[in-house]
Amino acid sequence: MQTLRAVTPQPPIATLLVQTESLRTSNHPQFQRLLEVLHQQIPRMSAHERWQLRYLDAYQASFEGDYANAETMLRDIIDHSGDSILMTKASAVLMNDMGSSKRYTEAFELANRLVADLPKMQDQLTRFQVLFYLSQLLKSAGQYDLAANYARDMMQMLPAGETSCKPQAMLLHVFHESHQLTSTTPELQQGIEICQNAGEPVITDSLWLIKGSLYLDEERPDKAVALLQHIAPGIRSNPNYYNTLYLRLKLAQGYWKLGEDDQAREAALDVLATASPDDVNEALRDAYEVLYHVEKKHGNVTAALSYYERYVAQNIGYLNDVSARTLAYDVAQQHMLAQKLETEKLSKQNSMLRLQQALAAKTIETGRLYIVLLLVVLASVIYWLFRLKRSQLHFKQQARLDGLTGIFNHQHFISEARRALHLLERKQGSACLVFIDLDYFKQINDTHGHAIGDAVLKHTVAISKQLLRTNDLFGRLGGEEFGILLFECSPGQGAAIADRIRTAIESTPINIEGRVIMFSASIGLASTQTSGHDLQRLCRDADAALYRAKHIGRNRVIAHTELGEHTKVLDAGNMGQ
Ligand SMILES: Nc1nc2c(ncn2[C@@H]2O[C@H](COP(=O)(O)OP(=O)(O)OP(=O)(O)O)[C@@H](O)[C@H]2O)c(=O)[nH]1
Repeated sequence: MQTLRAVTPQPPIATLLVQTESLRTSNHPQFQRLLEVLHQQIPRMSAHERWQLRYLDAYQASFEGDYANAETMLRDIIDHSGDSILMTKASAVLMNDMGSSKRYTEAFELANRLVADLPKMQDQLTRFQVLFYLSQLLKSAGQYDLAANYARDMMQMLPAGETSCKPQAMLLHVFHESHQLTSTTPELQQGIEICQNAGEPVITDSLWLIKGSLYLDEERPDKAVALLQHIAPGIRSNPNYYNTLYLRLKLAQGYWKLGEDDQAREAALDVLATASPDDVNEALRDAYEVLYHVEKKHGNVTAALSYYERYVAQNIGYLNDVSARTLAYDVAQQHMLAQKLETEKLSKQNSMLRLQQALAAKTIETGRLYIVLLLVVLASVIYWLFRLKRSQLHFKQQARLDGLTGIFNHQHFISEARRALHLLERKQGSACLVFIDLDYFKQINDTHGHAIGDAVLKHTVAISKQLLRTNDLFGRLGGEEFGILLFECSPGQGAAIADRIRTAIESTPINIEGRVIMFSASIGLASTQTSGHDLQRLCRDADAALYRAKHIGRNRVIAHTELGEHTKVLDAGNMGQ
C-alpha cells in the first residue's frame, strides 16, 4: 500500500470508488486493496462518497460470507442513504445474500420488489447488477426460463465497462443446471473465451468447472481430471469459495472414476474442509458419496457406513433445500399475485372514487353554472324591469309635460293645482292663480313664422321660470296662454310677482335669426283669499281679470280684486260670449 501511494499519484476519490467497484468480480484481491486505500480517505470524503464506500464494504462482507454484518450495512444504505441507485444496488446484494443464507421467502419478496422497479431503473450498471442477481436467484429456484430471460436482458443493455461475459456465463450456468449442455456445446467454449478476454478469471474458472463436470457426466474422467488439474493453479491464485469447492469435488469424482482412490479420498476430504461443518449442499453430499464408495471398496465398513449416513443426511438436507427454494418462490409469486389483485382492486376503487369525485365536482360546477345563469337572468330581468320602469316614468312624465315648453300641460296643471288647493284649504294656506296670455301673438306668427312663434313661447317660459320658486306650479294652458299657481301668497305678493313677470317679458325681447322681436303679455290674477280654494272659481276669476287686462289695453296685470262689481259682471258676461 505504501508503495502504491509513493509511486502513483492518488486518483480523485470518486474515480477510485468507481474503479474499486468495477474490480469486484474480475480482480477481487485488487478490490480489497483499493478498499483499504479508500478507508484511509474517509476524512476527505463527501457524505455521498461515504455511502458508496459503505456499499463496497457491505459487498466485501457479503463476499466473505459475513451476511449479518453485510445486512446491517445494506439496510442502513437502503433506509438512510437517500440515493436511489445505491438503495437499489444494496437491495440486490441483500437479496443475493438472503438466497445464499437460505432465507428464500425474504429473498423472493425482495426480488419481486426489484422486478417491479426494473422499468424505473435508469442507471444501466445498477440495472445490469440487479438482473444478474435476479437471474442467479431464479436459477436456484429452478426457474430456468426466467433466469435465462434475465441473463438475455443483461446482454441487451451492456453498461459502459461491462462485456457480455457475465450474462453469457449466467446463461451457461442456467443451461448446465437444466441439463442443456454437453462438453462440446460451442457456446460453452465461446463463453470461456469471452470471459478470458474480459479479464474475469473467477467467472472463466466457473465455466471451466462446468466443462469438467460435463466430461464426468459423459464418462470421460481422464479429460475431466486433466482439465481440472490445468485450471487448479488459477483457482488457487483467484480464490473463490464455490470454485474452490467444486474444483475439489470434481477432482474427487474424477479420481474415483479413474480408480485413483487415495487422490479421490484426499480431494473429497478437501471438500469437507472447505465447507462449514453444518453446511448442507450438493457438493458436500457428493463428497460424502465419493468417500463412502472409496471406504466401502477398501472394506472400511465403519467409515463407509458413517459416510453413507452423512451422505443420506446431506441428500435429504439438499433435497429439502431445493424444495424450500421452490416453495419460497411459489409463495412469493402467490403474494405478488395477491398484491397485484389487491392493487388492481384498490386501483379500481380509486378510479371509482376519482369518478365519483369528478362527478361531484361536475355537479358543483353545474350548480354554480345554474346559479350564475340564474343571477344573469335575474340581473337581466331587473335591468329590463328598470328600463321598463324608466321608460314608463319617462312616458308618464312626457304625458304630463307640454311637448314644446317642457312645463306641465293643461291637464296635469289643473289636476296638480286642484290637489294642491285641496291641501292648502285644509291647512288654511293661501295661493294666487296667475293667467298669462301673450299679446298679439297671432301677429308674431304671421310676421315671423310659426317656428319663431314657438321660440317666443319657449322664451316666455324661460323668463317666467327665473322669477318663480321651485314649488310653484307652472303649466301651459293652451296656445299662448300660461297658468301659474303661487303658494303661500297674498293678493299683493301675487300682483307683485305677476308684474315682475310681465316686466321681464316686455323688457327681454327675443333675438333670433338676426331679428329682435319685442312682445308683451297680459296677466290676470286671482287669490284664494278672495276667491276661495275652489279651482273652478279661481280660474274663472283669474280669467276675468285677464280678460279685463286685454280689454283695457294689454301689457298689464289686473287682479280680480281690482274689478268693480259691475266690471266683474260685464267681464263675466264677455267671457261668456
Ligand atoms: N307658433 C305657435 N302659435 C300658436 C300655438 N298655439 C296657438 N298659436 C297661435 O296663437 C295665436 C293666438 O291668436 P289669438 O287667439 O288671436 O290671440 P292674439 O293674436 O295673441 O291676440 P290677443 O290675445 O287678443 O292679444 C293663433 O294664431 C294660434 O295659431 C303654438 O303652439 N305655436
